[in-house]
Amino acid sequence: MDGTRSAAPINLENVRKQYPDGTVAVEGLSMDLAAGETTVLIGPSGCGKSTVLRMINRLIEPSGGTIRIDGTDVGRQDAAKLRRSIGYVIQNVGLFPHQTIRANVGTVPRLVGWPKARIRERTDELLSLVSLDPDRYGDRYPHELSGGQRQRVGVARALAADPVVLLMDEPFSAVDPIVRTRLQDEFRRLQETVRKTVVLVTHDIDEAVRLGDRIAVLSEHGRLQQFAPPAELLATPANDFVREFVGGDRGIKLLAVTPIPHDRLRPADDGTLAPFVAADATLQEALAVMLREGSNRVVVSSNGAPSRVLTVDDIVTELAASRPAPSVEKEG
Ligand SMILES: Nc1ncnc2c1ncn2[C@@H]1O[C@H](COP(=O)(O)OP(=O)(O)OP(=O)(O)O)[C@@H](O)[C@H]1O
Repeated sequence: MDGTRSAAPINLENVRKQYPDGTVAVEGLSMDLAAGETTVLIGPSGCGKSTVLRMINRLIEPSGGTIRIDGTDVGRQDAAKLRRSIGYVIQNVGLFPHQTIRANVGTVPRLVGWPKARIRERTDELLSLVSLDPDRYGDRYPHELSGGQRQRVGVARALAADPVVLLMDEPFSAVDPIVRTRLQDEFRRLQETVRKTVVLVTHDIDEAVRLGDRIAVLSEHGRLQQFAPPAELLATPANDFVREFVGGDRGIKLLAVTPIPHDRLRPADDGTLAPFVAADATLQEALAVMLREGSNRVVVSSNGAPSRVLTVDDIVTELAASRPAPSVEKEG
């Protein structure tokens, strides 16, 4: 990690954690996390998700195996320095209550000795990036913000010193469902801009599907059951454990991550009367429009090119066709 890259790959090799009381939380986990991608760790309570996350920034030391960031063994680095190069967001944020929002966001840049003007510039830039007006909120204290706003500050603080890795442990679970969805949408937009290597822990499959470039499903003792992009996980669960975990409505979830198959649609004739959907809509969004408008078809608008028609039958066909081979399959 030379500080010049904005994101770095993470490699876990046969990582193991046994706590002093004998509990084996993680038993030989190996996986490669691509730079600039969001990897979601999901699995039942107690399967070792948080333990994995906290071994990456060495809040917990592994009992065996190797964790590398950008090829460098984290165990060989100075722990404090390592932690400053890794953003960490937790549920309920843990903001310093007696410091202003700006001071909270500027914590790591201050620690690493940035000049005051640069810290101010960076904190204001980040507050804007997480949709908080710095002039309005910068001088407030954490208790003067809503839960969702505090969570945004937590994300801004984690990104402040431009870390190569961002670890997020149930970052959006302490807020109500509406705020949560909004924060998830904001996070997606933010990640498109900053493109960090994000490792996010959740127990919510819908959140995993919405946010993950790849999802790692873990079972007890941190056993990797499947590691795949959301569409693949939903279309072809590797085994019964994953199938049960993603739920009986995985077909509906799959709609949410499947784009409209433009090439396979019929052109609309001039007389086609149906509601419009945007070209970049998902099948779920298209279906929602059909249900709302009481129509069995929609016209897909397409920047200049001739419009096409998407029908309910097309959606059924598309779902039936999405059966890619699983990329990692392990016995349950
Ligand atoms: N400090 C500790 N000492 C002993 N056992 C621990 C310690 N921390 C966690 N454990 C145990 O290790 C296992 C994995 O815990 P961990 O918190 O990593 O799971 P998790 O998947 O993040 O769970 P949750 O979804 O409930 O937060 C659990 O059995 C837990 O009880």
